[in-house]
Amino acid sequence: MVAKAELHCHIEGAASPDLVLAQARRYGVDPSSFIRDGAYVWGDFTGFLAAYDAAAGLFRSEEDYAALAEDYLTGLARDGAVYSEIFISPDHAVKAGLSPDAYTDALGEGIARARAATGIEGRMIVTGIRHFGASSVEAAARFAVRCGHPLVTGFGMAGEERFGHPRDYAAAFDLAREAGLGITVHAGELAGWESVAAALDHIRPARIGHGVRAIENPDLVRRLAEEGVVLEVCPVSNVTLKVFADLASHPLPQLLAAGCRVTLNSDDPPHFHTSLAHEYAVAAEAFGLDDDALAGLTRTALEAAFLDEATRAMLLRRLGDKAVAPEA
Ligand SMILES: Nc1ncnc2[nH]cnc12
Ligand SMILES: [Zn+2]
Repeated sequence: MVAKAELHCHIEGAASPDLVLAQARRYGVDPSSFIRDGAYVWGDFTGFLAAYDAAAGLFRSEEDYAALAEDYLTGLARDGAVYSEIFISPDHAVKAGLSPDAYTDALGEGIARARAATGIEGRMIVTGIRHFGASSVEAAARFAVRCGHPLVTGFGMAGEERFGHPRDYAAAFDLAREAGLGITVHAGELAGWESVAAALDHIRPARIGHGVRAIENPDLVRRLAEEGVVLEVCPVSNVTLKVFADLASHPLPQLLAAGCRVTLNSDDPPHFHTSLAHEYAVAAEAFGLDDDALAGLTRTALEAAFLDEATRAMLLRRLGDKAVAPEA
């Protein structure tokens, strides 16, 4: 089994419908507007965000969040992952009635439980929500800077990419970068190549969430490759959200061939009927990547991880030992 690593997964988006149904029963909420027959129900990206928000609103206690993180990372480890970064959203926590500190501590507790049980390493990236506006994203950045949680190592931004302009958020990212946090930002998913170029110019990220519509502009692909900006590619998410019509038209192979640094990620796995293991299987079947190539994507993820160098070195050694681990 190929050792895996994930840099792009929204922890509220990783909650399975069954778990959310159990939370709905616990809190006496009718989830039938966004979960039917055991599956999330939405039509387009806006509908997806509404379902995402509704599910997130059913995680209201520290134990709810600790169990969610523990469950997700334990499952990843079972699928051969040695490392996981999760996007966390203080805005969603506050909407659900938790303080950002209690929320982050609870997720950190879940990560620690999964690590104790499986050895998987986990870190958290605090994200602002783009369509909540620049001041909200700046508040999230200030929280990320002051929270001091040892597993919070990055700052990012998700949400509606067609809202505002990257220049509106530059101050928030400058705050986070100057405090030593790793910088990633969603771009080039719902908006075109210009969105990626503007993100590079104004936010100066080490990594881009998705970035795949850069393929529309060969000069931009060259720039990404030359600058070594890592793409957190989520193939099944992109096809499910109709960013590309099907896997055959997904540009991951072309981006790799152009020298871009690419990683594999599940984004919001149950919403897109995927998992990190499925993303690796898709990369093998649809993109023709062999085990060595897949191990190379894992290596890129570990090299791009928002991690201290000692932990990075340990994980790269572990990857080297089990790049193509014997079948478990
Ligand atoms: N794929 C995605 N794009 C933007 N924001 C998100 N939040 C959760 N998943 C997202
Ligand atoms: Zn995402």
